[in-house]
Amino acid sequence: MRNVTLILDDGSRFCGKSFGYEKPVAGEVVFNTAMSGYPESLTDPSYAGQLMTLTYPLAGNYGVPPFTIEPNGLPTFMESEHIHAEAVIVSDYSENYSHWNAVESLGDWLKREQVPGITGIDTRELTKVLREHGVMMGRIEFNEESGGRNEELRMKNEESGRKDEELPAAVYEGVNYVDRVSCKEIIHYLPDGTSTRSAAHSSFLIPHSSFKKVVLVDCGVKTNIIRCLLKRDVEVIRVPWNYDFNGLEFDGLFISNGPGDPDTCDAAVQNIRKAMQNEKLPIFGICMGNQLLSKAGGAKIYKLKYGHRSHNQPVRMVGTERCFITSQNHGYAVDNNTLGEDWEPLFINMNDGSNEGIRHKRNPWFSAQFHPEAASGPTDTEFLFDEFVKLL
Ligand SMILES: NC(=O)CC[C@H](N)C(=O)O
Repeated sequence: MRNVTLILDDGSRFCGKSFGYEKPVAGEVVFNTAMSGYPESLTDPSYAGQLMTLTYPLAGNYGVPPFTIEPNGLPTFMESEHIHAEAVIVSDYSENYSHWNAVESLGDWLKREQVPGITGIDTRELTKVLREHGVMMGRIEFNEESGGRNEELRMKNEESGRKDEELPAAVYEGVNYVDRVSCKEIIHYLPDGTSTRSAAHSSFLIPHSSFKKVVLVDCGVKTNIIRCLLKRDVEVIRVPWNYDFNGLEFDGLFISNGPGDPDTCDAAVQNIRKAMQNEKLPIFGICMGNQLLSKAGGAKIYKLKYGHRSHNQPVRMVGTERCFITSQNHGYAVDNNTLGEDWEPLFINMNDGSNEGIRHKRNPWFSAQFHPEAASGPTDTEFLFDEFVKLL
């Protein structure tokens, strides 16, 4: 195993061993305290641009499921078509794996998808640094001496004339990652398990059917959101993040999760504002969707010190004593104090009091900062999809 060093922007260095693809990367270093779910988290498009530290010490022990694709084009077990995190950082990588549904090791998957993985890192120490300082940019460098370098990378670099260890630019804030991960065409999914695709610039016609139709603004949607809608017998019209869907005929609007800074997504906010001219149109947003709906309602977003990334974030439904354990992955939050007078917080995080969702006081518009679709788990708040579908 080749020696690698993780270097944070404050100069801290962590030495480990490579178990994935060998290429230098840079990104925002974040930590996720979930105890399982690396196949789902790594393929969650919201991790684009980030180096994902897993605080649970053991990783890889249950392998990776097969990358099978359903007839409608959605992966059966993953949250998107490929890994979106720039790299994964673990304490103790397990080469041996055992699970009824595993077909390969985490290391082999990372190599196939050309994503670095490093093990042997003191992830407790690293997390303490990030917790005290806040998330920071970091980079992974491959040490020269140990040989065994990835032949494919070397040849590719030689061909492109790129220096072997040249690092990608280390910027995260202000980059529109949503544009990188959103679909480029309109995809129409039917509850019967089929789908059709059309170019986003074509005049898109929705065939007549008896199902309710939901326009899904794809900011980097997780597959399980689409599954959660389809299994409730609605048609899903998935459109690129900046597509003006307002000319289409549909019964409800869904705004998805997505990577990066919500302040880079103004085109989506403008389209949501236009849709709000119809006060009866049901609107539901998740994560980035909560942030964009809040912005459309006039609220402001701020960056959290180290974000919420875990499976056990407690939230309280405002005005009740109902609390839920939720799955989360976000680095920005809606400023409750900037919600317009027509809006109110719907959920509050019980650890830090930050906003976890909003609702409009009269119109059928609401959103959650956490993940009610939660792949992987917990599924306690999936009922929010039922609430949305009832409104259609
Ligand atoms: N999962 C998401 O949609 C994340 C939203 C946004 N990129 C954030 O980090 O806050």
